[in-house]
Amino acid sequence: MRTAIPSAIVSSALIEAGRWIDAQGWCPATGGNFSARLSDDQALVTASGRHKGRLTDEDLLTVDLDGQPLESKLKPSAETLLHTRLYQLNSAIGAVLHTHSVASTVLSRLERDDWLTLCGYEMQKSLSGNQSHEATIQLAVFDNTQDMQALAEQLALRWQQAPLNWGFLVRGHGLYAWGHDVNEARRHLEGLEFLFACELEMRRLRP
Ligand SMILES: CSCCC(=O)C(=O)COP(=O)(O)O
Ligand SMILES: [Zn+2]
Repeated sequence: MRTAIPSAIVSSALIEAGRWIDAQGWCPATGGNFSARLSDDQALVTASGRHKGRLTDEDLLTVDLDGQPLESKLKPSAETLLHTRLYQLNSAIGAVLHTHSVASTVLSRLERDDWLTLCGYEMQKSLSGNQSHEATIQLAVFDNTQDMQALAEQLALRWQQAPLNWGFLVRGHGLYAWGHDVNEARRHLEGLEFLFACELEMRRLRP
């Protein structure tokens, strides 16, 4: 059983993450959504349609792990079900950051396989559990759909084969990265974005 985290602490961590992500150019327009776990059965999530670089406390609401708002008139992110499914799938996940960078959008379209395979990059060590550039790591790639319930089911099915680590890509859409808390999710996001930029460059130079 997890000790509940005060909503104000979680909220300021997400607002600050949004400013940083926006400064990197990874959440243009109203793209992206963020969440953090508050307890075993609740999470704080961004409201739909807000600019994620200019969030305030009024842009965040509490949902249960079925994605239903609790005592709020705000509309949760259109992609809330992916966040809450991740919290259901792994009780150690404490924060989820979804971004729309150019690198994740383009690379996920170039990759035709269900997995993006990366090897040989020192930055792989920014991803928890990796000690060497020599490891081969794989990130799941899902086809994009507007049906979040269906995408959440696909995520759960893929997870059944083997639990996913660090994040996944949605083709032509962007990246979902997670961690034990907002800080670890930020590190995974930053490491993955660096790896995507390198991989794109490698594919450009050595098609
Ligand atoms: C212009 S972004 C399209 C929707 C999307 O993919 C996204 O990440 C933002 O949706 P939200 O409902 O969370 O604002
Ligand atoms: Zn999105």
